[in-house]
Amino acid sequence: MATFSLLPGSVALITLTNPPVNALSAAVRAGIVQAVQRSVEDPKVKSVVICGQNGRFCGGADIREFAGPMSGPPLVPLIHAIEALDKPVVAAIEGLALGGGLELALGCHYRIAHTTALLGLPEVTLGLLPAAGGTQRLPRLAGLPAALDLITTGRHISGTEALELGIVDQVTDGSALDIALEFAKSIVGRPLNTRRLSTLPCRCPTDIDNLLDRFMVQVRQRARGALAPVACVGALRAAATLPYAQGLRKERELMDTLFNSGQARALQYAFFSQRVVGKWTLPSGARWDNTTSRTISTAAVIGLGTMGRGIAVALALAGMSVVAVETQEKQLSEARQMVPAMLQREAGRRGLDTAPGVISFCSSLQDVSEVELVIEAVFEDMALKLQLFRQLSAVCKPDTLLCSNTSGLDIDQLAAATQRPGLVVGMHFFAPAHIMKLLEVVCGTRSSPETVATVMQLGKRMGKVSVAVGNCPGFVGNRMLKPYTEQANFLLEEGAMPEQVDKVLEEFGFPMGVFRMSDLSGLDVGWRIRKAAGLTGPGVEPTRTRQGRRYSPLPDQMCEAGRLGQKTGRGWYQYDGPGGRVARSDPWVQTFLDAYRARHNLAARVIAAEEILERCLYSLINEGFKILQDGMAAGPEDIDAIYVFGYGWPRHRGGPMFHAGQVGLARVLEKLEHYQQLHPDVAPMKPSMLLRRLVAAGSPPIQKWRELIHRERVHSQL
Ligand SMILES: C[C@H](O)[C@H](C)C(=O)SCCNC(=O)CCNC(=O)[C@H](O)C(C)(C)COP(=O)([O-])OP(=O)([O-])OC[C@H]1O[C@@H](n2cnc3c(N)ncnc32)[C@H](O)[C@@H]1OP(=O)([O-])[O-]
Repeated sequence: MATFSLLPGSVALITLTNPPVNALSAAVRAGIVQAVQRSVEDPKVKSVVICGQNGRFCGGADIREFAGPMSGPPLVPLIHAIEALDKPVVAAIEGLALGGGLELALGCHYRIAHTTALLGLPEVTLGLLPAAGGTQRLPRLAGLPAALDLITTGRHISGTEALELGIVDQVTDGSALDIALEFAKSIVGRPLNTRRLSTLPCRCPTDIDNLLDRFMVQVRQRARGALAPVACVGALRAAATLPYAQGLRKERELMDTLFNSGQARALQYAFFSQRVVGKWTLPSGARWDNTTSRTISTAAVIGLGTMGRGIAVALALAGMSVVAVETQEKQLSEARQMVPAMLQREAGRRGLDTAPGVISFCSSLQDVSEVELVIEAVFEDMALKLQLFRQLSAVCKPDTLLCSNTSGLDIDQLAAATQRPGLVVGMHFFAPAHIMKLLEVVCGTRSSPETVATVMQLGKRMGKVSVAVGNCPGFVGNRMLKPYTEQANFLLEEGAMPEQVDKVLEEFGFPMGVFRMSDLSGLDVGWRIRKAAGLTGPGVEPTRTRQGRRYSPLPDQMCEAGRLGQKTGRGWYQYDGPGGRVARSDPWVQTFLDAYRARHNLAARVIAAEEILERCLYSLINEGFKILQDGMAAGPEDIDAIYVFGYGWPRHRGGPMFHAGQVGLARVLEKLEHYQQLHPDVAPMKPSMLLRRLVAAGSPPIQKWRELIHRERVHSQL
């Protein structure tokens, strides 16, 4: 809805009212059309101000409307009508003007914004492009280079930066609406022809083609198969080379290629998934909106290795007072050096002069007795962590929350080592912890709802996408990664090469294939876990089965050969020395694999890219269905948010579970059955019961799975 009010001084005020972000739903668009019409017809109206209710101008088109047939007045002619008015129209931008919201403001003759307002055209993050004239008006106002940057990245800028770019005419730290109302009165009768952006020439540097060609190369590299960024450059090329009307037609054409695309649906699903996971529920029925959380202001981090240092910085950036504890003198002094610089650097990157929180360093656990929350990030060893939890349980105040950054060890076992199992929970960060958005909140069977609520709230304050998951080996992310990496190793046994497998996964959209990722994180990480599990090590025969399941000793033998990845300069690839980053094929690996296959009488065969992709992804997806079946994740959105924000799953493919829905559950099931027949000793290929049930139920849309799974669980059919 949009309200019209005539204010003293002959200013018409049009207010968008559609909480929480005044999105341009059909009703809001209809309201604006009526209000503009009244402004035209009413002779008492001398100028117009458009603003948004609740201090938020407009969050753009209503994304929820994209799923169905579009209705109501279209946005493009609506904005043209505003631009064509012969009475000045001023946009009062408070809070945010994004997407269609900024396009609406670009149709106004003047824009006044609050210094901290968020402005931008983020349509590309939804698999779309600014289709209400944004690709044509923005370069005419801010110039082609700025428009290329803002539209192909979708990044948000502040009111202050928007002023620097010439997108807004004034900024204020006070009320943008009050300024706009006064300004609107002062400009009655001023000529408007130079304020109608669609009539102005595009502001371009001389060598347009060179700029656009160079930009297109960068965008294609960054896009990794995403369609929308490339289409955005196409629309901006039209803005730079065609008259406005033709450019607008081109914008429409390109939008039509994107609007119903699988990628657009995937990105809009990812947008809503990120919000659905915040609405957590526990098997006990406790929920995000019926459980109180504690506000935490003091915390401690135990263990200042790579993860601990990042976690301390992430907490301080959220305004916390942090006690950073490390018993190893060398590691403590290194942390004293590195952490303050990391904190300042990250604060600067977020536009902060100084970090809102503080970090103090010490080597004694006694110094954490007064904090409200402790996160341990010590070496991934159960005995060590159990001992630490016993100590913390004795040292800390009775209501202090004890959290573990373990990436897969049993939270219930840690809780049982304390006098406060209800206050124990997993907080699984991803490296680098102050950058990566994902936080897996691992709920033990005795973690209290208040503890979960408090940690989920803290995750939000840290700017994380926090996902509540159940306590099982590897939790969600790592549990699904296991069959994925196993399949990749099996494919090497059968004839593939690391480069070949990585190429397929990177063409799918992953920033790094499984073998390059393994070299980056270090092959010894998995080796240590496999040794601890008795799967390899002294006295364990390097055969290809373990506990009746197929097992590939390939990565163990790589480690035994000292090839731990980037850290040793040799892994599945070779690097320019230890710590090298650029991966190059290594003939040694070919020889090693040939010898391995000969030793195990394996005949190498040519493996198609399709088989590589299906075996790696479908084994991972199948494990996802088992996780939903076991109740370790509440819905597919949880799994997909984990993979998009923590494991590099390409956002324009929505996530593993969404991808399964797009491919077709029946096809995924058929393929799993096919590969299981070929590899009966590979248990992760055995289709999960839930997948079978969903296919039997006619493969309902993914938005229905969460409710279906819940219903089946209630009727204990799962
Ligand atoms: C023609 C034109 O060219 C094209 C085609 C377009 O215009 S395409 C659209 C372009 N616009 C966007 O890309 C902006 C998308 N939104 C955001 O980036 C953020 O929301 C935000 C604005 C920065 C606020 O963040 P927040 O952290 O304060 O709250 P929130 O939890 O995120 O959001 C609060 C609630 O509002 C819902 N919501 C937010 N923006 C929405 C939108 N544009 N449409 C529908 N719902 C929206 C959101 O799902 C959540 O719902 P629920 O979970 O409570 O039920």
